[in-house]
Amino acid sequence: MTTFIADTLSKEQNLFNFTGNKIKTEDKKIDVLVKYEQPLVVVLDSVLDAEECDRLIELSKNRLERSKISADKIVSDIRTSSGAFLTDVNDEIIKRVEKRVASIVGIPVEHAEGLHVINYKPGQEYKEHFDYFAETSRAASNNRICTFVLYLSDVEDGGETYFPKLGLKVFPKKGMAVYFEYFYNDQMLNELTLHGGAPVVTGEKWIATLWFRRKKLI
Ligand SMILES: O=C(O)CCC(=O)C(=O)O
Ligand SMILES: [Fe+2]
Repeated sequence: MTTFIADTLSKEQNLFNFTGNKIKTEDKKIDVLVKYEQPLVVVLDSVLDAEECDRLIELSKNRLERSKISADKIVSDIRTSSGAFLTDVNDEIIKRVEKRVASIVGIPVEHAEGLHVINYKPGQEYKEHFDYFAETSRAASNNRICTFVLYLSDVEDGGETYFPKLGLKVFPKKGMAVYFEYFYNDQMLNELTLHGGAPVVTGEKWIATLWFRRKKLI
């Protein structure tokens, strides 16, 4: 019994390296509201200001396309939102946001896929899934290791990011973010990061996601 407890408590390394309730980046003071230790899930407030949120929505509005899933880019009812990658947009605010997120996560921005803005209308959702690629996938040779979801809007009702295996729900609030990691040796820990975006009931949901890879992409 003692051994069992010792085993379950033994810690693996997290990527996120902050303790305490504040993170100071070059240009912003961010509040840590919630920390689930392992797998690491943190809820952060004041990551973006309203102007930055509005700008990211503005830049995406005319480029939205029906979201796809997996490395093979398939349209599926698992994910009914619309999205836009902002990789080829040259904008100061995008650069600033990517840099800020990278400094919170502690991984150089070259490991990140470009910001991906997603819009959910009432009834739209992203059913539970893992963000990392299956080992059999080509993309798994440089797999994702963590996810940073920025909430660009409030949602009147619904649209929470939920982690069914942790019994955790994060309700969207403009400027807030949820960050989680799945770069553990113990695959059981990675699997606990199963998550989804619940259907929006009333209003609209806008998020921007940044996924980080194990190795640099550029
Ligand atoms: O919509 C959400 O709250 C979650 C989004 C998500 O899981 C993703 O972009 O990978
Ligand atoms: Fe996801």
